[in-house]
Amino acid sequence: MMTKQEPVGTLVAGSSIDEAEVRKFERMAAEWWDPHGKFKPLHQMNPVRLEYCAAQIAGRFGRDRHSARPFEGLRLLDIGCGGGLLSEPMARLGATVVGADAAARNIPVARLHAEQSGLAIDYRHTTAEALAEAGERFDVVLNMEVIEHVADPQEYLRSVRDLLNPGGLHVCSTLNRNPKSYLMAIVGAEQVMRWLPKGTHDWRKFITPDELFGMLREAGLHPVDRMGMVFNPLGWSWRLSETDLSVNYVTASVRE
Ligand SMILES: C[S@@+](CC[C@H](N)C(=O)[O-])C[C@H]1O[C@@H](n2cnc3c(N)ncnc32)[C@H](O)[C@@H]1O
Ligand SMILES: [Mg+2]
Repeated sequence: MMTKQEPVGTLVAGSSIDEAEVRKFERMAAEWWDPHGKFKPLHQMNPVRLEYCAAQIAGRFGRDRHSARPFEGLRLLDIGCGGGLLSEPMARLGATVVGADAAARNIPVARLHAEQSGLAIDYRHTTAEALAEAGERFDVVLNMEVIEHVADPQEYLRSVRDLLNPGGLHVCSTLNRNPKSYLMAIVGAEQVMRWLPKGTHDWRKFITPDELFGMLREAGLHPVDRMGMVFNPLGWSWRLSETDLSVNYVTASVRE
């Protein structure tokens, strides 16, 4: 049954929101923390992307990744945070975390789970551009599996740049665009395996790593790293790969 929803498109003028995209996530909000639900692929991917983010943050800010709370004192924004699958581990590692999402229904789900986990995370129903306009600044901005869902990726990345302190780090993961990613992410994941609801992704909105590097530079960010995230169907596990960025990948860049 549908309950009354806040109009998501009226947050700010010229916003990054693609309303149809945000509605999709509104409908799935209750499932965020079900490891076997609609976000199963993100749960499975979480250890490797956490490893990547943590290593990049530790390297950038000279922290010891294996100390108890290595990111103490760093202000981190998880934009398009969903249910907070990455906001929570980042808070556990000591970062001061703001989680922002354009889908209103994600926020209470994320808040409740953080509360149950004993974590203080500032979750907000807002957008990158609204935060930038309000003058918010962060040491780290995470942008995980979001950019393929926004209205205008280039404009969106400009807002992300504005949100970073000079020297700040941006980590961005998304899907490559080629015949293999169509086969894996659309045919495989949505149609055959049904890991994701049909229509979760629009292949045309996928971005190649070179295109993303170009957009990052255009936005005033300096790309420093790219890495593939590869699914192994035999072990049902994910690994990082320096050479295989053919489907899922992640980038790191810095605001000079
Ligand atoms: C695939 S989910 C990823 C969630 C989370 N980053 C993760 O990886 O676990 C994409 C999220 O981006 C949000 N989103 C879509 N468009 C957005 C926008 N323009 N601004 C902020 N969030 C947005 C959706 O509501 C959804 O929660
Ligand atoms: Mg996605």
